[in-house]
Amino acid sequence: MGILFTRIWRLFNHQEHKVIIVGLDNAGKTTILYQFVIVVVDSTDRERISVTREELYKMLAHEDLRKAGLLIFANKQDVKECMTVAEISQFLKLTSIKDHQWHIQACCALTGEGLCQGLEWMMSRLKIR
Ligand SMILES: Nc1nc2c(ncn2[C@@H]2O[C@H](COP(=O)(O)OP(=O)(O)OP(=O)(O)O)[C@@H](O)[C@H]2O)c(=O)[nH]1
Repeated sequence: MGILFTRIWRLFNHQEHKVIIVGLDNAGKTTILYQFVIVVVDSTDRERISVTREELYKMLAHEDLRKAGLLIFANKQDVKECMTVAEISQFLKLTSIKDHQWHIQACCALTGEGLCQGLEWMMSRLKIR
């Protein structure tokens, strides 16, 4: 894989922060990236949550992601009538995931609320390994 460019929007103080993974070929970018798989769920999209579930389990079965931690952002929590974290957890059958560490975090990407907590979970996971 060539240069990987991952953008994480943090809108604290209305600033955008970017995470960029760059390195020469064979440096280990993909291996580092595969330590985490971040899934973003649109909490307002009840109709397609089953598609997310299918894709999630296909992805977790992939050999390259065997050791990956799973961070799920339940985004758009600012929208009235959105699915709660509990509902999404149930739809995605998260408690059945035994072979990956996982965490679901409510967030609103527009304001940045919840993003920091999700990233803190990722960091704490690295520390205890
Ligand atoms: N209300 C609300 N809208 C959001 C939130 N996050 C993103 N949006 C809106 O949802 C739409 C899609 O957001 P994007 O960040 O472009 O989503 P994406 O996953 O990159 O979309 P693709 O490029 O189509 O894959 C935009 O209109 C955003 O403004 C949120 O937390 N709350």
